Amino acid sequence: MNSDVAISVENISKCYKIYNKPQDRLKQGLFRGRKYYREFWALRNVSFEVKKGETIGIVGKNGSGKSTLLQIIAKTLAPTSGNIKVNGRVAALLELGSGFNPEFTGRDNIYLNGSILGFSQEEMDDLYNSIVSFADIGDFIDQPVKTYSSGMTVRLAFAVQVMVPKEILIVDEALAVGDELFQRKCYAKLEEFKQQGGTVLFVSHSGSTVVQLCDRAVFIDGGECLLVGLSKRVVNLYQKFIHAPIEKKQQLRDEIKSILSSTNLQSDSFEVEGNKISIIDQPSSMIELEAAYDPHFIFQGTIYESKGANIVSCEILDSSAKKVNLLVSRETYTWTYLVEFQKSFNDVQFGMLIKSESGLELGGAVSSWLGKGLLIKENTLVKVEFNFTANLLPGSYFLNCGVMDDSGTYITRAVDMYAFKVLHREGLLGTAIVDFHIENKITISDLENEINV
Ligand SMILES: Nc1ncnc2c1ncn2[C@@H]1O[C@H](COP(=O)(O)OP(=O)(O)OP(=O)(O)O)[C@@H](O)[C@H]1O
Repeated sequence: MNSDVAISVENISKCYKIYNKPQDRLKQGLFRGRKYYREFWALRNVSFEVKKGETIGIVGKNGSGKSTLLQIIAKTLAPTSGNIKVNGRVAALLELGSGFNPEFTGRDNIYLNGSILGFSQEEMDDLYNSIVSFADIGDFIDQPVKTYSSGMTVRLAFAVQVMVPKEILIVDEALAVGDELFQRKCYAKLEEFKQQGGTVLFVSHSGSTVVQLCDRAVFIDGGECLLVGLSKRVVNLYQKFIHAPIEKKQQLRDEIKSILSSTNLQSDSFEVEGNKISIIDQPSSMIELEAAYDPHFIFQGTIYESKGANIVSCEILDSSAKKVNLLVSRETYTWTYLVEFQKSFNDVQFGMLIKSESGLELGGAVSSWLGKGLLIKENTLVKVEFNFTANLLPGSYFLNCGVMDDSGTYITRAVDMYAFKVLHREGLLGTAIVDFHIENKITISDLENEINV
């Protein structure tokens, strides 16, 4: 292995044997000629290299094989086939605390973990205070681990792994538990390790965290490595893939995969500097997504009790009045709903609100302010329309509607009634949720000339 390579993953595959009944496992041990299990391939022929000092992110949806891959690299799980070469000491933030003996105190477990990692008693004596101070669990350090909360166990296990000397750190973000301050401390430690030249392998569902922390990223889907490249570009394609309508997913997957198969997998092809960046440029054939309606992407919202009016239907229409729930960023749409009034009301206001997946209220509007509303008579049907521009970055969003009376209370209200996705749009460079149409201009100057890029 090249001396500047920290990890080399060559054609790794992992097959799990799935037994339908526990007896089948026993039978398999006794009768080797027959097969009592079915095979499940969690990884298939995954290959990539990580250079020393690089931070690599692994992205992929739930069950795509990320943790399996990390466990194989950390050597806590054996691959079915393929080769892993690791150049340097590894500390892994995986299944934190699983190596602890619950009957032993925190102090004893620090030494126990240290010896598993190959450190002597004297080396652990030197590290002990920094581990205890990072874990910050107070007097519990002298109590048996079985008396710890799960958060305290993870903090102690995390502290051991981040404080021992190592060249490679493997982090599964799903395990980044603890309060915000502890998480901040963990990220700061990760940054410090990177700056000191450490190599990091990092799994996350969060595209923005991967872009922020990682030089390059590996996109895994269904146990296959679809793409390796600069983190921003890989994350863009990953997000485009997960938010693509079902009927276009396979085509997009094939296109993304063809980028990888059309490039040489040797590590030299993935230099961050130089013209080799172009290996993950999208081919010009990459499909352009259009607004559409996905009948599978429907969310059962909540309709609140009616006080004399009912919301009877709602939908998003595109500019040609076609019903859609897959929207293209920056295009204009109409959110429309019908309200049947059984009673008469003075000063009625109609409202809309867009929320993020986590429930964050992103923006909305009312048809008028209190005191300037409409008089609506009983037995009327009202069509409400709000035009809006999808100034949102790719992701899933929810629409709400509400009708208020002259006291500002809801006559009827429908929460999360309509789910929609915003699809990726070529050239979009925004991050986070809201697309502020931010433009950039980078000016590179030397002492004599000014060149605009
Ligand atoms: N011990 C096991 N036996 C059988 N199948 C397993 C086992 N461990 C994992 N799998 C399966 O292998 C696949 C990959 O699992 P893995 O945990 O690596 O995915 P992941 O990408 O890390 O998912 P997540 O993001 O949800 O953590 C999944 O379909 C999972 O059900």
